[in-house]
Amino acid sequence: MQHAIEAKGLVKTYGKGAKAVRALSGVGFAVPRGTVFGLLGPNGAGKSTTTKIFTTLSTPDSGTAVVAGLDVAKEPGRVRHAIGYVPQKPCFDPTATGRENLTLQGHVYGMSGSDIRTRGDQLLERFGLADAANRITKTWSGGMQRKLDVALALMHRPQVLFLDEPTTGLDPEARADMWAEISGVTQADGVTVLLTTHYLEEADQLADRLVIIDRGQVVAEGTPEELKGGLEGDAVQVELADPSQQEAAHRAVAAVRGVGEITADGARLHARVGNGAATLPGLLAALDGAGVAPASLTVARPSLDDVYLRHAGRSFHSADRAGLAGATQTEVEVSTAARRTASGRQQ
Ligand SMILES: Nc1ncnc2c1ncn2[C@@H]1O[C@H](COP(=O)(O)OP(=O)(O)OP(=O)(O)O)[C@@H](O)[C@H]1O
Repeated sequence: MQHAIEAKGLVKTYGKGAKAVRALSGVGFAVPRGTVFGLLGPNGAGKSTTTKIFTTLSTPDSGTAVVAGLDVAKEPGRVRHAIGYVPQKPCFDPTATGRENLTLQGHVYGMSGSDIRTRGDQLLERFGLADAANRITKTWSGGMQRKLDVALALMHRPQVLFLDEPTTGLDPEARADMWAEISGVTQADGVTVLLTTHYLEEADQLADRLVIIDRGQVVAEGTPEELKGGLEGDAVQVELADPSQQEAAHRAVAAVRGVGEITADGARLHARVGNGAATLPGLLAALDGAGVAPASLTVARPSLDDVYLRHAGRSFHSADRAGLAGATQTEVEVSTAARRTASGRQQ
């Protein structure tokens, strides 16, 4: 099967000498046609650099990038006509109306006047922007502006759409709205979407397949279910009230029956356990016995965060996780009273 997007051994270094930054160290993956493919990773992982290479905005030091059957290095002009690109920063003219922006985009791609009108109306309608079409876009809401960015990228009917962190800065409602639009792009138009994101939940919800990228390398690849299914048991996270107690907490948790691999990350300990609910009392008792006071303790089904933790050896920065308390997580906040109960049981 011919893939819509293929990367092989992409290497990219910015700058030279002591100031050189290795952004990509041999990135490779393949994206089936008509799917949403997620490129997931924390800040600075190399997601935008990968996207810029595919969209002809940057060239790799080595490796190949193929989009819609076209080698990006050999046929950049044809690639630009085959793709749509929504960069991280808005790309519309804020002093023009929505319709004017779409019309300009159509002219840039050499579309006919009648096609521009038909396609523009179709996209305005589809993205729920028709009522605002003749208003200056700087007066639009953030969510409407982001939808216009996507509509602009789709104006010339590309085969492949690149979305670079499309929901950053949007409120939860606008983000959910955008997720529905992104799913619709593959379902209604058959367009292949490469989505870069540092929101774990976004990749989980939208991507048919994804790669997790860390420090310029692919560390895991599969469907969200495959990746999470590769982790057995539940994930336990202990947040310490006093980070200096990390070693004592590590020893106490490691001694509890049923606890698997443990990873320390600042004031947090992450552990894999066979059955979270059954292990919880023993964990609390062990921590209490070691004189460690947890600020919180959570038990959750495996998430992509745990997949990342397993492969990268560290967790996403807490800022990347803010606001991502998703449907997959069943958090068990442990109150002081519960800790006392556990302590009682131990005695
Ligand atoms: N023009 C540049 N000059 C120098 N270094 C750069 C440049 N662009 C990116 N980098 C560096 O390359 C690495 C990868 O950056 P990149 O923007 O691809 O990551 P990212 O995963 O998209 O991050 P973010 O989510 O923050 O956008 C980072 O260390 C970054 O600082």
